[in-house]
Amino acid sequence: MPITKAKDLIRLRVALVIGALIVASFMVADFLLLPSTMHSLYTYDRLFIQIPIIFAVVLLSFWRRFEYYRAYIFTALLVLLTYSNYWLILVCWQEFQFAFPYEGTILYAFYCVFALGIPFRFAITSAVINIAGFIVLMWLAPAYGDRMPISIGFVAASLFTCSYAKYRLDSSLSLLKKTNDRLTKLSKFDPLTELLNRRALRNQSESLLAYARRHNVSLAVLMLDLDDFKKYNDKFGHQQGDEVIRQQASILKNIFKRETDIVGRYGGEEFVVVLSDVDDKKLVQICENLLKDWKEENVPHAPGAVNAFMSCSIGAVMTKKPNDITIDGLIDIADKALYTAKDKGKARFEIAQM
Ligand SMILES: Nc1nc2c(ncn2[C@@H]2O[C@H](COP(=O)(O)OP(=O)(O)OP(=O)(O)O)[C@@H](O)[C@H]2O)c(=O)[nH]1
Repeated sequence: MPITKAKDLIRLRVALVIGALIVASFMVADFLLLPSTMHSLYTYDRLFIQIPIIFAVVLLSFWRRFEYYRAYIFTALLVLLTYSNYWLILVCWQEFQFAFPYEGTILYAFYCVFALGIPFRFAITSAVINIAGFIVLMWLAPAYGDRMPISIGFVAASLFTCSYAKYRLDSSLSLLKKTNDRLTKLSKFDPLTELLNRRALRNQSESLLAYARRHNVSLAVLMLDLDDFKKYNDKFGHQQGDEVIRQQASILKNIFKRETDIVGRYGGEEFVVVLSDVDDKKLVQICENLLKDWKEENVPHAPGAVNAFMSCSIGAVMTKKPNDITIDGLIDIADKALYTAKDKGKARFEIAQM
């Protein structure tokens, strides 16, 4: 289970226990208010209905599927707590002509909606159920006399206000999450190609290096650079050049599909790929495939370019001893190999020996 989820569950259990303690602490004040003949009825409601319901939810929070049913469970908790209070109001009125206070209804709603985090649509559903129940209760037990209409209005307005406040909170949180996701995406991905940007590429490569060291598997770095791209830009314009950069990204995305493959845009028309667990033969095959894919694209190049069609050059390196090298070291070697490939006439690959 992710740490944040585990922490969230612990916080929820603490909130539930605090809720049970609040219910228990209210008993002291309520005993002072209630005639002694009603103490046993009241104690029964609190100790044998409300507090056990709360602890049942604490136990349910250890259930494997709790996360999935969480909103339903908390909504049921809210309705059960409220209706057990209604039952107390009803019996207090019918048997003792005593008007037990209804304010608990509002406290339970605020506790479940905000402390336990019931989502808006569950909050509004429980508000409707609880308001309807309160109206029926007032019909069965008109305990508040002339104050009945204002009591119903107060309960209805409070529960709707609570739900509306939750709606506002949920909308703000969802907007915040969307903005956060967008910012994370912007900070990690290159907008033109949607590949990793240089910084994210570096961070993820460090993690892959750590993985390769732990599992003692090989690590390879490839550096790719489009050939005579300046000529292409000069002839066809910057926008068309962007299209070619996107095409290179799409070739890379098609070839490097393993979950562990790291592909990023290193700079202008330069790309870096970091792979784990590849051997010499596989590395050669990958480089050949990259060159072949560009050939198959048949993108006419600018006059004076080394090839009639767009191509790229590749510098690559592979180490079987990832303990002895850093990512920067590997990129440096791949970069030198790339320049050798360019010097030898471009549209080719060069694998550096380690
Ligand atoms: N369209 C476009 N061009 C870019 C982008 N980033 C860098 N460039 C261009 O890429 C070109 C790179 O040129 P050079 O570094 O001289 O390399 P080259 O012409 O490809 O020559 P070789 O690398 O030797 O094959 C420059 O003209 C840059 O302006 C980009 O995001 N979009």
